[in-house]
Amino acid sequence: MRIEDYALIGDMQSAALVGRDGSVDWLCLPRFDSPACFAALLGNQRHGAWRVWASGMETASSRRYWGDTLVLESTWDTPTGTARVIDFMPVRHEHPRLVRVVEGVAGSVEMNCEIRIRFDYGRIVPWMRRRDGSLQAVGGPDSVWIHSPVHLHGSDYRHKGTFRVEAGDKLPFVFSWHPSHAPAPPMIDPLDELDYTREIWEDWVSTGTHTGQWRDAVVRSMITLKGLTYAPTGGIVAAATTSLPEDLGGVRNWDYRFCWLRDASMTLDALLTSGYIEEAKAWREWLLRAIAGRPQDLQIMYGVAGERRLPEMTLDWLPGYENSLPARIGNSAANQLQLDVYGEVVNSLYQAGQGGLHPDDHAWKLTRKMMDFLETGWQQPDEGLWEVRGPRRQFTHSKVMVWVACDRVIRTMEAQRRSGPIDRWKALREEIHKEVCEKGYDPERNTFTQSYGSQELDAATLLIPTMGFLPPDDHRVIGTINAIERELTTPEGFVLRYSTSEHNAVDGLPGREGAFLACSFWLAEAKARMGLRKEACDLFRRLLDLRNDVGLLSEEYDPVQGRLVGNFPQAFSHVPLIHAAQAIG
Ligand SMILES: OC[C@H]1O[C@H](O[C@H]2O[C@H](CO)[C@@H](O)[C@H](O)[C@H]2O)[C@H](O)[C@@H](O)[C@@H]1O
Repeated sequence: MRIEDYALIGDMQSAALVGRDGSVDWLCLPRFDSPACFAALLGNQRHGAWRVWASGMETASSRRYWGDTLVLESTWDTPTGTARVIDFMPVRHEHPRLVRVVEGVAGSVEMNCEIRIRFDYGRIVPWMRRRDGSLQAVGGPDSVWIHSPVHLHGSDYRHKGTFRVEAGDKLPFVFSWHPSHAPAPPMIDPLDELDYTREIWEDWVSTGTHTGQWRDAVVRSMITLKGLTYAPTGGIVAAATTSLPEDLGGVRNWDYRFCWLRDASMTLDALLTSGYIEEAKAWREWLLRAIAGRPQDLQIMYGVAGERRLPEMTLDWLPGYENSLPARIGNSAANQLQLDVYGEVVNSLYQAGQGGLHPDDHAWKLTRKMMDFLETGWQQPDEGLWEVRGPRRQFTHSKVMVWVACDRVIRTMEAQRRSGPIDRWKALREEIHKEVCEKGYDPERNTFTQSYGSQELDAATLLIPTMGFLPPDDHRVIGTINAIERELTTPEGFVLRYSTSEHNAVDGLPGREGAFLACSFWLAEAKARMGLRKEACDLFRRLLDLRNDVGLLSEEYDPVQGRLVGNFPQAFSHVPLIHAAQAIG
């Protein structure tokens, strides 16, 4: 399946990807970052998958989410009748579950169910037992129960059944996970859970404040962001997957099932602007727990519960998505220095205060500690927001974001009547501004550059007006936008984050990558801020057209192959979609 052939279902602790062919090819339990029990996404059916489909059909005839929910309905129109499969993960009480209800709509349809559970990312073939009319899979720490309304026959390390549904039939399959040492999970009423799950999502959406012409796209993005939230802690993962390639067949394959301070801060901001204050509160509490300690120990990402060690390793038994190797878990970017993160966090704490969250003394203490670090550390070279694996540099965007930290701490002091060395921080803000405008700007080409003294461009500088570093009508901002459009944009008009040509090789990696969707939305937003509404709208519409049939985006788009690439669905694409929609109005 192509990446755009997948839809997301989830329970705000983990998520599954369901293909158009009716196959669940990705599911990690009990958490987003747990080992997958279905990993066909990074290999094939032998690495674990659960397919439900109509005989004689390759893919479902159509599919959609039920209204403003994360309940997925796939319709199978066949010569003998129509059947639907409704897939969802019930909002979790104790045990994670995946429910698939096969419904007869018209006539009579022959359906199939085939399940191969493979724990530990496709590596462990479990023991299968039949107990009390259900199937149990056990392997190492994991156990799964499958309550099936039809007989599933075991052969060749999989279980399969063929059955018929008539109009009006409803056949629910329930898949429940539990630790293998613990008692079996109690049975649930799957149809009651379906009603409940639907209500939970609809209620959540109804508390938001989305209106206007982009309402549906914005709401689907909001639901996706909520689906990427780890409810027990308030952490937010960058995407539901690992190792979906940025370059098909290449090595740019990373694990995104962690909480990046940058991505999560931006997510929080998007949720706040749509009225979701509870999520903002949970995120602020997550942040205060996760990064407690010395400011110099701050990491740029953590596990969803605040874990600090995320060792990167490769899963050598997996063939990778379309042979894109290696398949990685963990992410060694966790140990990088990315100065922009300080600006993102201080900004998000400031925005949370502006958005109605009560001032918090711990949040203020944290802000002060970050400023203490920045006062001495801001001049260091770093890996920047693109997490380059090449040498550290004086990235312009990193310095702009340090300016943002200074600016927002000063504003917080003024808004909350906090005490601190405001004159020193004002002087620092001034100094950084001057340095960036001197060293990060090329007057000959009238553009900000990727790093001090470099000729290269960087789409992150599109954020300069958004962050308030310079106004949108400043000639240097206009020049930068023009330069990016001229030199860093694909013929289809989508934006690359930087050049990956051989002479640049800033990221230290072989191969190229697609257009970066976040940067393309930033261009649309920057144009809207410059008053170029029509151009902003045109670009925004073209970007919306890249969403798949159920409104989801990955990290990048390969314009040559016309395919979504990179991890999926990706918060860092859906957040700027929301911001661009708001800026365009
Ligand atoms: O492409 C190189 C880097 O890709 C990842 O980082 C990207 O994703 C992050 C999460 O969305 C985002 O915060 C960052 O800005 C992106 O560059 C990957 O995690 C890195 O390890 C990798 O070097």
